[in-house]
Amino acid sequence: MRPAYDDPRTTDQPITRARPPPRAARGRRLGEEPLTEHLVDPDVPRDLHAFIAGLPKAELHVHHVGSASPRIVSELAARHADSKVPTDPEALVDYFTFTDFAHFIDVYLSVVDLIRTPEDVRLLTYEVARDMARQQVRYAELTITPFSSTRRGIDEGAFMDAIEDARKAAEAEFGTVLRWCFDIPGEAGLESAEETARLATDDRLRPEGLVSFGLGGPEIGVARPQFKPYFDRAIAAGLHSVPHAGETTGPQTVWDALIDLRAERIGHGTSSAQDPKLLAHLAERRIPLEVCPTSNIATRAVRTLDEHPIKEFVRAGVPVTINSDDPPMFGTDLNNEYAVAARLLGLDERGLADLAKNGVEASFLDAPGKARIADEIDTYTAAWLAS
Ligand SMILES: O=C(O)c1cccc(C(=O)CC[C@H]2O[C@@H](n3cnc4c(=O)[nH]cnc43)[C@H](O)[C@@H]2O)c1
Ligand SMILES: [Zn+2]
Repeated sequence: MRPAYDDPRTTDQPITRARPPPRAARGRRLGEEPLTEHLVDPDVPRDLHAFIAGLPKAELHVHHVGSASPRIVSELAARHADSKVPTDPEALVDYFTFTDFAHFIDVYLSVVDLIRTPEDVRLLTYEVARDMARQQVRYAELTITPFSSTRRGIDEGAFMDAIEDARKAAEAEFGTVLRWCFDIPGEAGLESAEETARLATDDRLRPEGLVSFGLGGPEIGVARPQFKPYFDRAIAAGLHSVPHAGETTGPQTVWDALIDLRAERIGHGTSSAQDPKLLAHLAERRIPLEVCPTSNIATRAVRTLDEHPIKEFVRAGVPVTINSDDPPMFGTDLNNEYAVAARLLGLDERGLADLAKNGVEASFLDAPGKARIADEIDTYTAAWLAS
């Protein structure tokens, strides 16, 4: 599968706050919101793309290393010339074309291998926040896998300092609030679970921005229940539980995540659609799914976007949030995921605003923080519809 994109991003593009453009500007290129210009879905009216580009948003499911843009990847690949990762952004398009989920993880880990120093960590985190701010992302819970970095020799304290330094700089300079989810790379075994739980719960190390605890990587052969003791520790330390489940395996994995890992949100949860009782449970308990449509196609978890079960989730009353997962690797970004959702669900501006508010509501922000972004979404939408 070939994600069709080129990357027009540069570091010097300005970041502007959401303001509906004048009606005359709609339907043509919006110079200051260029991120989705290369991703315009012809089945979604250009007006709606422009609305999405300015809509304030929260992102709840997006990976740290998986958010490295071609510009960041090529900069890191040039710094570490022994890597097999291409330095040419054009060649990265081929490199980020996956045959299946296992291939995706192989490629993902080759990019992880490029993050070798605390300065690499800081650069990546800060630049990811810049890309988010350009898409009017006000708040993001970024999934970080500290085990992958510490086992590659980055000092744990220096790692925490690097992400925190970038978080504070990003909030001050871009206005985007970042929070962390530390995830266990499940396939790396219980050693990785122990290390992730330690890094997440040790008061001397635990970063201020940490809000949740996750579980990522392949699901096949990586049963969720074995991670229960580590989630119990994280939850006891005040962290929220947000494992991936039902991305590449069936609905039983989602049940396991709910029962054993006490999941408060489910990463993907795609196969929940195969189990009506599970859908009813998610709807009744108001457990949100972190839906990432393009990711599911890129990793071949779902065959085509038209077969994506997002509609069934909405029909069943399950809270749905829209996310980008590993955006440059999947040739997408959050704005494009909203456009995909608009097409699959037949949403207009009000529907998109509600979807954005779902993301805010399902976040681990405090009540005033949620109210602030929700108000901003309402104000933006009202101004757009009135103009
Ligand atoms: O770091 C290692 O040494 C290592 C050794 C063995 C296995 C692993 C992993 O499985 C790392 C998986 C890695 O993938 C991240 N990720 C990004 N996108 C997704 C996704 O859509 N579904 C599941 N995992 C994803 C995850 O956060 C882990 O960091 C590592
Ligand atoms: Zn993910």
